[in-house]
Amino acid sequence: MKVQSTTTQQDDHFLISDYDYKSTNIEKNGDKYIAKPQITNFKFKTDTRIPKLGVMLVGWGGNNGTTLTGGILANKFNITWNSKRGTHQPNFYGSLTQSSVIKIGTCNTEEVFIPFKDVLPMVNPCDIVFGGWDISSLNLADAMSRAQVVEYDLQQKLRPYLEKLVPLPSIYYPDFIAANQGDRADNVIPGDNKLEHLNIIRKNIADFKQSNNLDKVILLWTANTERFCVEDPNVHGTAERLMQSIESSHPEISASTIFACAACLEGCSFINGSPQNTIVPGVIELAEKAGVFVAGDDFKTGQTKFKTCLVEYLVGAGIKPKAIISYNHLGNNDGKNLSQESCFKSKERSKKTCVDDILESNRVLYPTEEELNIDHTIVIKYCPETGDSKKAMDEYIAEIFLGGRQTFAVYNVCEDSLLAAPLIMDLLLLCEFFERIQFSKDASEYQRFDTVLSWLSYLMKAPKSESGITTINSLSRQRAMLENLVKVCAGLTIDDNLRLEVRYGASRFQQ
Ligand SMILES: NC(=O)c1ccc[n+]([C@@H]2O[C@H](COP(=O)([O-])OP(=O)(O)OC[C@H]3O[C@@H](n4cnc5c(N)ncnc54)[C@H](O)[C@@H]3O)[C@@H](O)[C@H]2O)c1
Ligand SMILES: O=P([O-])([O-])O[C@@H]1[C@@H](O)[C@H](O)[C@@H](O)[C@H](O)[C@@H]1O
Repeated sequence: MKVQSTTTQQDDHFLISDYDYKSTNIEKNGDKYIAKPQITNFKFKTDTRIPKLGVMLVGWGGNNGTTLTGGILANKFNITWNSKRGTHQPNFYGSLTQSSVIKIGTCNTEEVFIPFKDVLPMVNPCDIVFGGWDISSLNLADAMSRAQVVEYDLQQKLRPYLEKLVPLPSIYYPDFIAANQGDRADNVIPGDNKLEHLNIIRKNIADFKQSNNLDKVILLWTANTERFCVEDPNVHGTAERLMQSIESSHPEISASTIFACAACLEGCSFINGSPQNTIVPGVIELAEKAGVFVAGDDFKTGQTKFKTCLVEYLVGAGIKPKAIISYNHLGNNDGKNLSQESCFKSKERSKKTCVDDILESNRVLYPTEEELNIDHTIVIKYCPETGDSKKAMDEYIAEIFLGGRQTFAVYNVCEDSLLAAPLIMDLLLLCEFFERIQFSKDASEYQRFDTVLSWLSYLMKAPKSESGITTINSLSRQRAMLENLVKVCAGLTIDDNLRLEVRYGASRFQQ
């Protein structure tokens, strides 16, 4: 069931909500903080028209790309399948937008929850038109078979739909990914002229949009993890320098950055699902000029999502994590690519930085910078036999009362692509949703959100933030930020969990 707030106004196809944002300005006065609560008025304007959305995945033929495409088709055509556990119905478990709920208020003393996707108009994932690129020429049915993620019976039932889907040839810069990926690179745009590559990708996007009669397209990188490019302000620092570097085929321009530039130049938002530094300052400037969003980095799926939860619980309870040893082994192509040190280093960074803000927030536990430097180790091993079923083993050692120790040993089997696919869907649906929102602060002109879409940080290991805004990795804060913005745009109140309406509301005493 949908919801309509009595405080919103409908202006043609725009839903307008008015929100008095409460914050507290803190001033330091000697050994005291002076707290000054303040109210700022915001208006949010949401375009309620649902566009025909196209999505172009870079790395479409990979484990994530095939699993996402197949999973959505299974839901779209209500395809059931059999396994040794019986008959299965398609669903969108693991998707925040499709399978989680938001509390919208209280009916008498009963709390009322509705699906996240029903609070405001959102694209139905089954209506998304998919396309994309891969350096491997396999059609999506054969690529799904290669991925060994989806149950065989479902693979067979999806084959008639997937075998028609063939990734476009892509740009391939071997220097940026593992050498072991070369044996699948049979679908490559020739030459080494990076400007030509950019223009080919741009044409691909334009042709895809026109031939499918799309209102908008979003590009998402789910190709291999690249090594970090050696970032240089003279090469990557501005839109102009970045374009000049592409024109000169500069060696430190990665394939992912070419795709990001092509997206911006074609008026498409770009999402980076891998940990490398694709979104350089020049890309952000191009996105700003194009009025599109960029978001990244590195989908936050299993081991890291759990880590941010557990560390937040410990620090919130006044317990001091002293060591985190994160080990995992996996046998998919992602793991194969990560077995090369230069690519692993990209992943190590995103898996390691995800607790920094949580630790830094508690100066009772960590009074000095030295104590913040806890023993945090990341190990990833490629073991082909384990396939896409990543085995994550973590040890968390924390200091408790009177010098005691609390140790968590966590064994977490993450079906990597089955966790990532619904999350990729959420990134796409939410990015499209944010493209339809404008806000006005204190009666100023309506404007879009900042180009770097940090609102999506809940879904990213190393969330990129707008310049000057600190990164939040706490999972509960990231989810609250997303949920509360959706509620505010819908004219719903943000839940401070005091539950005063239930404790002391008239309805409690009427029963
Ligand atoms: N749980 C997860 O699956 C998860 C979580 C976080 C991040 N990631 C990241 O998502 C990405 C994809 O993961 P995956 O398991 O699908 O990997 P995968 O190796 O199965 O898929 C990557 C695909 O990208 C293709 N590719 C490589 N370079 C390309 C290029 N230049 N252009 C087009 N295609 C290219 C490969 O041929 C392959 O088909 C990886 O970078 C991974 O680190 C995955
Ligand atoms: O589950 P998670 O920590 O979010 O992230 C995963 C890593 O644990 C795994 O090693 C890597 O291969 C995947 O690409 C993904 O990044």
